[in-house]
Amino acid sequence: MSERVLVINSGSSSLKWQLFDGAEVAAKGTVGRIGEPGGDAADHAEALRGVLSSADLSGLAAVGHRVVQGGADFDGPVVVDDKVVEAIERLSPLAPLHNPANLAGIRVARDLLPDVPQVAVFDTAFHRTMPPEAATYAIDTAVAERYGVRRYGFHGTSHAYVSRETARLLGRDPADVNVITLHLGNGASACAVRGGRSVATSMGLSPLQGLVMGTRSGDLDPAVLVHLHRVAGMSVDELDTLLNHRSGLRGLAGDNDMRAIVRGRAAGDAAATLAFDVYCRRITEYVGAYLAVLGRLDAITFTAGVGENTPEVRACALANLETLGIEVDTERNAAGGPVISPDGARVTVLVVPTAEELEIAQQARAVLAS
Ligand SMILES: Nc1ncnc2c1ncn2[C@@H]1O[C@H](COP(=O)(O)OP(=O)(O)O)[C@@H](O)[C@H]1O
Ligand SMILES: CC(=O)OP(=O)(O)O
Ligand SMILES: [Mg+2]
Repeated sequence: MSERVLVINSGSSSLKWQLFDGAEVAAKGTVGRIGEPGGDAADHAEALRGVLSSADLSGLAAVGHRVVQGGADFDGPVVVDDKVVEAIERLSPLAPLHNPANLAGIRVARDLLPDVPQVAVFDTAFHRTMPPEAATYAIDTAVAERYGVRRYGFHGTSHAYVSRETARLLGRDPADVNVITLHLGNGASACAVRGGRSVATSMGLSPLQGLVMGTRSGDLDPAVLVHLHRVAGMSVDELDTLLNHRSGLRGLAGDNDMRAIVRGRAAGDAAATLAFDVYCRRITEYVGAYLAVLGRLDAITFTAGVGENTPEVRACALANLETLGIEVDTERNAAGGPVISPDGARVTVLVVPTAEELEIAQQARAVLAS
């Protein structure tokens, strides 16, 4: 079989793609601001047509698609057929920001590359190993079951890849390693991985729960919604927009990019400083919780845009945890890793670049070979 796989991460406003030859990236690109005036493409079809004309896609073994919400239906990658398309569509209400865009990419790729197998790789699949006590919300069981209300967790391909890389860098078998992975990108999530399996993660029913993100609130008291509805008269759509788009770093300091927050904090801006502190504090709380869940912790690994590039966040999130065996070495942290803890520390702290697209390519190949 050919080793060439095209990976598509189709988002609401962008289409990111990478063409793999084995583990090598032969070509890649981003079609941005889809559908916006002056954007790179009018819609996903035009975006993908552009990709097809800019890269040599002959002899493709597969197209691998990132799909964010796989619900309870999918615990691994699947070859896309009409039934799979239907299932992803059915799951859209559980990930309204992501699944419809993922599906648009799948539809267009099936149209334009009808002879190439399409494989869906789900963000949620890695977390299907979570035990019931981690996945269950303490609400009326009948309501939860009827409406699929439970924790699913996301960023699974990243947590899977990064936890495996962590074991490799430690020179140990993944089956023997306990690690907390911190995926800090636009969306952000923490995951407790025991022996290669997700046992807890901070995102929930949707990618809104858990850590503070670029534009999303992460955890808050659910009564906030009821309060704002009753007292401020906010509608469901207004609340959705508030928590998904006008919260997180942007809500606190007016900018969703961590680089701007770090600059503002260095210049003494009070809002940027508070946003930074709230962001880091939330990470600290999850690290403590997942240390307790895992019992024995070998490593903490930072990844994604913020995790890979922001030493200030790594230092702040793990400050004052020496009694737990967690320390960050200032020089190593500034140098960017991979290891940023001092020699001899009980817990190894690492920075590992994520490779969601490579992981998707490998999973696509694996499902076709099985
Ligand atoms: N060099 C950098 N320094 C600090 N933050 C960065 C840097 N590069 C990217 N980021 C942050 O990472 C975020 C994007 O992360 P990324 O993992 O690329 O997100 P996604 O894949 O979800 O779009 C940006 O919003 C920005 O805040
Ligand atoms: C699930 C999720 O939050 O994805 P992203 O970080 O790509 O927005
Ligand atoms: Mg991301």
